[in-house]
Amino acid sequence: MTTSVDLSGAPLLKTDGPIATIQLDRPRQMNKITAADLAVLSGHFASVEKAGARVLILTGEGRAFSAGYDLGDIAARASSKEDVHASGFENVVDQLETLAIPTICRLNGGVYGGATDLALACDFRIGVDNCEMFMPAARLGLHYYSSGLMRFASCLGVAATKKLFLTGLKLDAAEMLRIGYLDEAVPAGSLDARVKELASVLAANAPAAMRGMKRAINEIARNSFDRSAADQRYRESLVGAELREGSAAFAEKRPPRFGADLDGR
Ligand SMILES: CC(C)(COP(=O)([O-])OP(=O)(O)OC[C@H]1O[C@@H](n2cnc3c(N)ncnc32)[C@H](O)[C@@H]1OP(=O)(O)O)[C@@H](O)C(=O)NCCC(=O)NCCSC(=O)C[C@@H](O)C[N+](C)(C)C
Repeated sequence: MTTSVDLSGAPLLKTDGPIATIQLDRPRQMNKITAADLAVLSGHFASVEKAGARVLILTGEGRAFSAGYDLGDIAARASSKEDVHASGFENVVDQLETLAIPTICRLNGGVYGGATDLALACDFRIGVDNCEMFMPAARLGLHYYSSGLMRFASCLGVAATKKLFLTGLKLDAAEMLRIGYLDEAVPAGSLDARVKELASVLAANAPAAMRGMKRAINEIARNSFDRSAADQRYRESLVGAELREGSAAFAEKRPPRFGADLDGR
């Protein structure tokens, strides 16, 4: 039996040299994320890594970044007592968090519910200065999943996480900056330039060094730090091709060329 899945409005993947961009594409429904979108997102994340992109930008089309997971699907599954866990949301967000390349969330507008988690799984968040966020779990009667709660508490601290999850209240861009959710809030007209500037910095840096340090930092945040593996990567980097290129570039007063993954760590 074949089942057809409606993929209209599914997330789009574009690449521009070393920079890949995934765009949520349901602007009329505030880029709500459906179960089918999750499968597409997961495939995009895997193909971005495979294709050797150096940076991933995640963004949305229209006036919101995303209104989170499809509330219609949550309601339908709750009525039929089907576990919404089966949608795979958690796995896709964890997949994004552990992607081997640096990731930037370009917050073109508001970010709500599970989308606040998706954005937080990126390494950086740059938003328009009129963006806003809320996490309505307590209003909906949803006990948020543990991996997500851990991500918020480790990135933003316990106090800000309690405020977000227990009140469900809306935060404006100034407060999002204050709690460390946003790295930067910029006027809409500067968003693309600023995101591109950061993406270019990351694309020019040493991929293996970034990959290893990102992994270590994520593990530290999750209390699963494999210190001996990180120490091993450190020792390898001291005699590695990336450090040779980086230090040669410094001596020769030129930008380093890390074009290929020199070390493959
Ligand atoms: C974003 C928003 C503030 C914008 O308000 P607006 O007044 O500017 O626009 P709107 O008219 O409300 O939205 C436009 C359309 O977008 C739809 N829409 C907006 N958010 C949606 C959503 N999350 N699911 C389904 N449809 C959603 C609206 O129903 C509407 O559809 P219609 O034109 O057919 O009436 C408002 O739409 C809103 O509150 N949306 C819901 C946000 C929300 O509660 N998100 C949390 C969803 S639950 C969640 O994400 C948790 C999830 O991760 C859990 N799990 C791990 C188990 C998977």
